[in-house]
Amino acid sequence: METILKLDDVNVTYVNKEKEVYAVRNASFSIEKGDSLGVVGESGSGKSTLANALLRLHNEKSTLISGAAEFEGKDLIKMTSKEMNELRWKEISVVFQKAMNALSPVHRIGRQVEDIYHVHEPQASRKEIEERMIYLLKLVNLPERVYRLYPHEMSGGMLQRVAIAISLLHKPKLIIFDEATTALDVVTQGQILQEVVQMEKEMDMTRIMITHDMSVVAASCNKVAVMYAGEFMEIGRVEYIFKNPMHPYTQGLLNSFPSLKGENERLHAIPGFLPDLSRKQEGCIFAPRCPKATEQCFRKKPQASYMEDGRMVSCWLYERGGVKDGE
Ligand SMILES: Nc1ncnc2c1ncn2[C@@H]1O[C@H](COP(=O)(O)OP(=O)(O)OP(=O)(O)O)[C@@H](O)[C@H]1O
Ligand code: NI
Repeated sequence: METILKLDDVNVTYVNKEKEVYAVRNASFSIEKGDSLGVVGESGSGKSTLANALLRLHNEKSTLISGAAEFEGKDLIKMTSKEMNELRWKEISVVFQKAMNALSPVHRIGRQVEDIYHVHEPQASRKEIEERMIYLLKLVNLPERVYRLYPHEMSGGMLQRVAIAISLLHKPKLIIFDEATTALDVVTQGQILQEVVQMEKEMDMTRIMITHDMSVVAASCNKVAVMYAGEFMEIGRVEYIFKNPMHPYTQGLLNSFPSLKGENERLHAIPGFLPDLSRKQEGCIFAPRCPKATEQCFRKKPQASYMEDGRMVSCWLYERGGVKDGE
């Protein structure tokens, strides 16, 4: 196994006039080449913040980032914006939920693809670009003729597929989907996920899949990282975590997805709300909502514990049971 991305204590803080919002705290984990990592957690837990920080798409003036994010030996956080511009779309690309909004309504898809392609490969010929894009259109199950269409001639689902194809133009090593399939109907989403998984096999790619939908992770990821209020609660292989979630938050999340557990089971949403992220909390960030919290949980933050199946859990329940980091 070869590590492609290694995060070491990444923190992302939004700094506004009146307060600071600690949106991502102490993120430390690695992704191996060929992994597909689902990042899940309820709305506001910091998923997009982390993705944007890795690609340096945030507002530099009002966002503080610390720690290291090593991508193939280069630190994404410390590199200059020029270095980042060279990497972005070529080695790492991202697809957002409404990626199609970035397309121009007045030009044909092919023309826009040429422009995008030329940013990194100014010498490329039109024929070469067209061949590459048509290959990708087929991968996302679109007909060749899409290359000559205008955006308004296509459905939202078709456009989102186009956006996914465009993100693959330069054969990126790492692709980040931030709710990229969320707005699509269930059938289209399922189809795209299947195609993405197939595509990865053909293209030797690594993927980070940001979603609040556990069924998306089940359908398309080999690992899952569970985020709550800016922190990672549990990270590991999908088959182990879905079968035996250890962190009480993961247990709550999985319980709120009936499709994974059989339709007859009642939905259990986790009671309560995300904490105020502008306040620093002494103990475990999940303690106020945790059904298993003890007095200790409110006092002191648990450390990451590593289990035999390779997963990380950040919870006092497992502090002694697990194999500690470095032991
Ligand atoms: N520019 C900003 N300034 C201040 N706070 C922000 C800013 N952008 C996001 N936040 C806050 O940071 C936290 C994390 O937001 P983020 O968008 O990363 O969450 P998310 O997990 O992607 O949520 P969702 O599933 O809704 O997309 C939230 O509490 C949000 O209110
Ligand atoms: Ni988001």
